[in-house]
Amino acid sequence: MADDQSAMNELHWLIDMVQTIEVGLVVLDKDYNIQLWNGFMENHSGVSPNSIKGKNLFKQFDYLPSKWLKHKMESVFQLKNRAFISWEQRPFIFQFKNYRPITGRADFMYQNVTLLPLSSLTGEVTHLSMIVYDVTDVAINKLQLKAVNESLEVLSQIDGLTQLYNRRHWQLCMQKEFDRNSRYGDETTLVMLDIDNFKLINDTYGHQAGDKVIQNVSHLIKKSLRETDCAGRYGGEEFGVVLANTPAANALFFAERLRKKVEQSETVFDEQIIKVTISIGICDIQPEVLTSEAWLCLADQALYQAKESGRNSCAIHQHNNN
Ligand SMILES: Nc1nc2c(ncn2[C@@H]2O[C@H](COP(=O)(O)OP(=O)(O)OP(=O)(O)O)[C@@H](O)[C@H]2O)c(=O)[nH]1
Repeated sequence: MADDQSAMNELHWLIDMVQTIEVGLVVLDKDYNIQLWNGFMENHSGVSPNSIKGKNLFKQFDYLPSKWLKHKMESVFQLKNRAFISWEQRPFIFQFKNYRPITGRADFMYQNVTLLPLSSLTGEVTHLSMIVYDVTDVAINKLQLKAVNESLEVLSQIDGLTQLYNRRHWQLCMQKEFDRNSRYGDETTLVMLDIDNFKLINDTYGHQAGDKVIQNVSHLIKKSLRETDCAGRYGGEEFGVVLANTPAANALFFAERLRKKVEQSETVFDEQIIKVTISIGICDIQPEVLTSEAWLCLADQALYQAKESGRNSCAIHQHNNN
C-alpha cells in the first residue's frame, strides 16, 4: 500500500515536472498526431494541451517544414535513433516569439530540437518525443560575435579561409616590392600559382572539400616562405607569392619544391583522400616591365603556359632581351 502511494507520488511529481519544465515536450504517434503537449509548449504557442491532443502536428502548424521534418522523424521511427536539429541548421522549428529581456532583439525563439524514439512495453517504437530547447541567448551571442568578427575580417588584411594575405593587401605588398625594385634594382620575382582542375575537385567532392584543399595548399605555401616573401590568395584557387631578392632561376627552385610538395600531399575530407597538383608561372622584373600590373600579367601568362604544357609544371616568362 505504502509502495503504491509512493509510486503514485512519483508519477504525480513527474507529471508536474513535465508540465512545468522550461523545455518543450511533445509526444507524437506514427501518424504525427499529438499525444502530449506540455506547459512550455502551451505557454509559447497559446494552444492548450486539451485542445491539441489527438490533432495532427502538421495540420495544426502548417508552417512547419513538413517534408524535411517528416523525413527526419521517419528515420527516428525506423532506425530507433535520436535525431538532433540545431538552430544553426534551422533557427527554429516552432514559430515562438522571443520574450527574453537580455536577447530582446531577437524576433523569435531560437531552438535546438531533439527527436527521441519512444518504445512501447513490447519494445516497438510507436511514438516519438520532440524536446524543444530555447537557445536564444546562445544563438544571439554567437551571431553577434560572428558579426563582429566578420566586420573585423573585412577590415583586416587576412583572407579568412587560408590565413594568407587577401587580394587587396597582397597587391599592395606586390606594388611596394615593384617600387622598391625600380628604385634599388633588387632582383624580385613574382610567382603565380593555381590548383589544377579545381572545378573537378568541387564537382567530385563538394565545395567544403574544395575549401579544405585550398587550405592545405595555402598551408604548404606558408611553410615554404622566407620572412621577406609575401604570399596572398589572389582569387578562388589562385595564389601569388612575391619573392624578394630572388632571381627567376632561384624562384624556379622555390616553385619546383612547392609543386612537388603539393603533388605529394593529401587532403583528407570525410575519410576520402584528395590529391591535387598545381601549375606555376614565374616572372622577374626586367626593364621592359613598366608597371606592377604588367608584371602580374606576364606572370599570369607564364602560368597559362604551364597549364598549356599539361599542368603540374612551372614556366618562366622569357623576356624579349633574354
Ligand atoms: N571550394 C572552393 N572553390 C572555389 C573557391 N573559389 C573558387 N572556386 C572554384 O574554383 C573553380 C575554378 O575553376 P576553373 O577556373 O575552371 O579552373 P580549374 O578547374 O582549376 O582548371 P585549370 O585552372 O585550367 O586547371 C571554380 O569552379 C570555382 O567555383 C573557394 O573559395 N572554394
